[in-house]
Amino acid sequence: MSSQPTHPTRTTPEVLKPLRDAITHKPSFVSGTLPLDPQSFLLCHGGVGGGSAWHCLDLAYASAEPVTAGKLDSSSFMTPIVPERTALIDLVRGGLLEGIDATRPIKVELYKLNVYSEGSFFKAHQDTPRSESMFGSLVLVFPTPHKGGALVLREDEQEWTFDSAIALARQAGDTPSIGYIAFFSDVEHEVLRVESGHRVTITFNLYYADIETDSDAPATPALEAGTLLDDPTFLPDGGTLAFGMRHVYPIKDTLKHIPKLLKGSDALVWRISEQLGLTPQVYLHYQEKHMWHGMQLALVPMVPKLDGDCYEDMTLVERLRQDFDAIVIYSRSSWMDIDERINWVTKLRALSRVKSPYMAYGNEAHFACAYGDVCLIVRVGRPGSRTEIVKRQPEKRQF
Ligand SMILES: O=C(O)CCC(=O)C(=O)O
Ligand SMILES: [Fe+2]
Repeated sequence: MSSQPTHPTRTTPEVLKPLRDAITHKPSFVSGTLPLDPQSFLLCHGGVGGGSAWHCLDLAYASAEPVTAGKLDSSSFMTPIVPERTALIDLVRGGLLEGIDATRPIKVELYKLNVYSEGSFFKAHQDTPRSESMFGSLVLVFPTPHKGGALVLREDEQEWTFDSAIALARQAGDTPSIGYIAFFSDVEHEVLRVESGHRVTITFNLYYADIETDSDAPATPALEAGTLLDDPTFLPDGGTLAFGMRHVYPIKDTLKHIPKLLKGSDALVWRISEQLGLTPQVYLHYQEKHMWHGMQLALVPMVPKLDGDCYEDMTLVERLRQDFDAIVIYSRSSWMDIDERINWVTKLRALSRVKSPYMAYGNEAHFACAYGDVCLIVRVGRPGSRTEIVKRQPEKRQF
């Protein structure tokens, strides 16, 4: 089985474009510079983890000698900056969170201090969420003079660079400014080598302080999705929309926890669907490239427990359909009917994968592994009754 999902299922790209555009218009980060009260730049380090005495530095001014290069956790340094009491919190909300997420309460937790001297860098990584409700990180860069040390972000073949040294140098004036960048936890990021000077950053973890998805406040893209559903030429016979996830979610024994953890545009898809009276559902997408039966694709509404079970003369997809309510969405085998046709709105990605080892029989028995990729499915009825799901007969294959 290949690890890269592909979708030889029916797609209607032009028709779905407004919907796709409406849900993926925000980048996964927000950055800039912000003038702060000059007292905000006082940074004290020491305490339990950094020696007993506290030393304070004023990082607003070029003359300040920075702390020794390295990293300190939040018990070993102090900062007067409380993002919730500055414009930073609104910048994070406005720039990163979409729709109703932008009004959810956010908890900001001081996490660590990083000091980079000449030659220091931070290799590419993703921040490990400290809990299920953590959705991102906020990094503040002090205006200590330095060159290099740009933060590079990568997501889904796209790359962005935030060179805070350049941005802050431009701001240098009477009121000292801080550089800020906030991004979702699953965005890969890297700090390039610092060429000269010292780059000092503090990192905060960002959490949703509620974990409820229920709310009836409107989300703007809902209007666009609503307009599309009003259009009688859009899916005139009803149909099924599929959305690949944009963010990573923890994998457990069931899929029940996923709706309440949805982030960014994934959360938006869920909410818009609910606002329009549709019923979004979490599914796992399975792809099997069978030696004799060719490619088969299926959607499974649960985490299948395949462990230890052996089966003969049955493909994985057949087994999933028999025991785990799988819906076959593509098959090249003449004997296997297709249960449902899928229209992919956003690309399926192998970000959140359920792995199930199982015993397969070919010429001889061997262990194989089934990979289920999390996606969202929204079924849409015919124009005029979009919330009434059209029951379909399985399609017989004609060869
Ligand atoms: O210092 C920075 O700019 C980023 C730090 C970072 O990525 C981290 O601490 O995880
Ligand atoms: Fe990081």
